[in-house]
Amino acid sequence: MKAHAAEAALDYAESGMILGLGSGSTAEIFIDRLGKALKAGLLSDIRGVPTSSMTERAAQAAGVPLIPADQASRIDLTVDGADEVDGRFRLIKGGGGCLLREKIIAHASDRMIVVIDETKLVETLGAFPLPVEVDPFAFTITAKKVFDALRASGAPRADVALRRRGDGPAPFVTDGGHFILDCECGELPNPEDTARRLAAIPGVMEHGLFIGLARTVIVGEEDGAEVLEI
Ligand SMILES: O=C[C@H](O)[C@H](O)[C@H](O)COP(=O)(O)O
Repeated sequence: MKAHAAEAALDYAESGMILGLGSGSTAEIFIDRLGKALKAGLLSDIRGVPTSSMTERAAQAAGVPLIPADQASRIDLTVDGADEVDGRFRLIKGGGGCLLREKIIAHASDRMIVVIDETKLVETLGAFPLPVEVDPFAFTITAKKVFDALRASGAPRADVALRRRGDGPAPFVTDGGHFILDCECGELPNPEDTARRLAAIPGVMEHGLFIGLARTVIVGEEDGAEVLEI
């Protein structure tokens, strides 16, 4: 299903484009197919801006030329995955811990296409634990503020847990040197309000609610892909 979505997204890539390359397994399938299209001569003069070190490695392996993010003056199109998508194309992202860089690139792009399998479509966001990227400095204070913000925005619960690296005790550290708080919230009654409250906390580098960024969602199904637009 993920491959069907990723392959359908290739139709939106055009020669000469600067592409934001999202992170995660679905985005990596897109990168693989993009590399194949470049090798086959179906596309040319594409340059990718990776949103994580994992994506950078995937793009190098696929033969997709890259430019460092700080040298990209514009981004035509970003293709990225998501952990949850609701009917208004509000997203939860960050399951892989790449949300800050993903949001910087999505926000800078003329267009964002989200590629998901059909299990990611939800009526209400919140079953997937909301990732919040925080500065390690005084992160327990930030975690308490995150708890308060989630409860104040009406989340039925707020179990805030520091993400660990694998099964060990060491914290997971993002490419930017930050920690991730995974927040089990239950269904979020007002994601915009949640996003505003989280963004107002000084130690929060970014949160995994992506609102107003995606205009196209490609949903991979068993036998193809459906393109949804708003
Ligand atoms: O931090 C990770 C990203 O937001 C991913 O795009 C998201 O977790 C979806 O990943 P996948 O395509 O592997 O389900």
